[in-house]
Amino acid sequence: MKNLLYINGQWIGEELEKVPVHNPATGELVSEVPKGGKKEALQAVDAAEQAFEEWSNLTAYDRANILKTYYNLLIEHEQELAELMTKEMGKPLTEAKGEVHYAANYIEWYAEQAKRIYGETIPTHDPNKRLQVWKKPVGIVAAITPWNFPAAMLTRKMGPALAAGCTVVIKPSSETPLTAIKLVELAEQAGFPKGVINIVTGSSREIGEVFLTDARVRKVTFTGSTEVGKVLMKQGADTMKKLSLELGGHAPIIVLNDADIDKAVQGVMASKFRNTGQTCVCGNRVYVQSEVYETFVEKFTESVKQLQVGNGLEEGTNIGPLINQAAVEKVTEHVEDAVKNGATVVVGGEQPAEQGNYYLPTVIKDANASMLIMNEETFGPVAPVQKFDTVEEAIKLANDTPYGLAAYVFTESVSAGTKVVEKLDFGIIGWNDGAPSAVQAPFGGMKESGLGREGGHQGIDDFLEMQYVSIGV
Ligand SMILES: NC(=O)C1=CN([C@@H]2O[C@H](COP(=O)(O)OP(=O)(O)OC[C@H]3O[C@@H](n4cnc5c(N)ncnc54)[C@H](O)[C@@H]3O)[C@@H](O)[C@H]2O)C=CC1
Ligand SMILES: O=C(O)[C@H](O)CS(=O)(=O)O
Repeated sequence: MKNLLYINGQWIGEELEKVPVHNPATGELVSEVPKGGKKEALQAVDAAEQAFEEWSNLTAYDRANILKTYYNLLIEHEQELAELMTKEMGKPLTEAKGEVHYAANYIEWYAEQAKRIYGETIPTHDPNKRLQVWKKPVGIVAAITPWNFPAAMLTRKMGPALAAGCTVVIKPSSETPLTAIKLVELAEQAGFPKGVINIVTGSSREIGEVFLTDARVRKVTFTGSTEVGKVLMKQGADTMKKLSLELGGHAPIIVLNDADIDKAVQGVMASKFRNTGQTCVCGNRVYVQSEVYETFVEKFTESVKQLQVGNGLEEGTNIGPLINQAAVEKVTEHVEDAVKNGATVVVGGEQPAEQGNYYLPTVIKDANASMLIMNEETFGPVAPVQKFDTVEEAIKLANDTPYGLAAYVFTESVSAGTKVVEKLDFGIIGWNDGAPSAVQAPFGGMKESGLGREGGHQGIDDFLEMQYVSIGV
């Protein structure tokens, strides 16, 4: 591991102050990375600018071939990448390996999409004119990524950007820079020309300031909290940055009377406890219709009791540590507030004895809309369950949030499911499915959960400019 900045094909930054990376399971120092700032961010943009002409002039097939080589390298380095991820952010190794494949699949999928960036001809109104739509890469792209999926959130941006012919400057989360640096190291091995991909670790504010205000950067793609998304939106306004914002979520899960309860329990487990509840699409609040409420709570609790808490590197661990102590404090606050406002902890509800940022997988019943946990994103392994009577009541409860990323509904009735889905204001819906994310599908939110879509054929559009060409003949 070089653990340095990669700018214009050079590994630099040895002389800079260092930023430590700690293992959230043990508190141990994993490694250190350079604290880059404004100067290094400008160097990265300079490099991306110099590389743009050559990279964008390659044929789509040339770019696709390098992306496919990169895909193969990511797969070959599955174990090394997965262990890095688990050490710097805690997710169980099996999930980390799954993320490596998820991340690699974005590269593979967009390698093919590079060859399907089509223009259009438009029927003319004038015999002396021919009307066409041409597509071209948007230019230099800045990618700012979160800690919870340090590989997939980066390749979900690099894949379409590079396929479209853009060059990239990257700022990973300071919590998880090592996975991002390793991804860039493998990109260098894959043969991307110098300056096409650049990474700067360090001061979010200084690096962000350059990425958001330098007019040469034409697009910023960000995944992270809604709060920071709003900051970046304002910062990019003066240079009219194209923005893709994948922001926070507060996903409702609705279980109807006619649901297959075992399927619903399985789906809620998948949605709620993946990545120890630290995904933006995790179910954050569970609404269960009255006739099946007690049965659901009983079966769901039995499944939660099977979850193993521990260091993500240990065999059999399902629930790792939270990313930091602040995250533990937020989860604790949500549970204590729920109990104070009338809820009952059925299982969990506290930190385990062992050291580290752990919190026991928790089920809370008899939740209500007054509780923090039913209004704020918890980002932890706690599932509050609230009873409802009518479907209209459930839809109203589900939509009563500024967020609009993911929502879930469990019912065996096509009619009932259709009527619920079409009334839900969320960009991603899991219908009898607790893990809907897929590289070939558009991922993104409505309302304050973001702008744009990443993944799927839609996901490359935001890295392209459309040119209407009217040709006099
Ligand atoms: N919608 C989605 O796909 C996802 C949303 N999220 C949301 O992000 C949050 C958790 O991830 P975090 O990394 O803690 O989010 P965060 O918003 O604190 O940080 C995200 C990235 O932005 C950087 N950043 C922070 N302030 C910045 C600034 N002023 N200028 C430039 N960069 C800045 C951070 O260093 C990091 O690289 C949760 O709210 C979660 O819901 C996380 C992952 C996916
Ligand atoms: O960062 C996240 O939470 C991811 O977008 C969730 S997913 O793509 O792995 O479902």
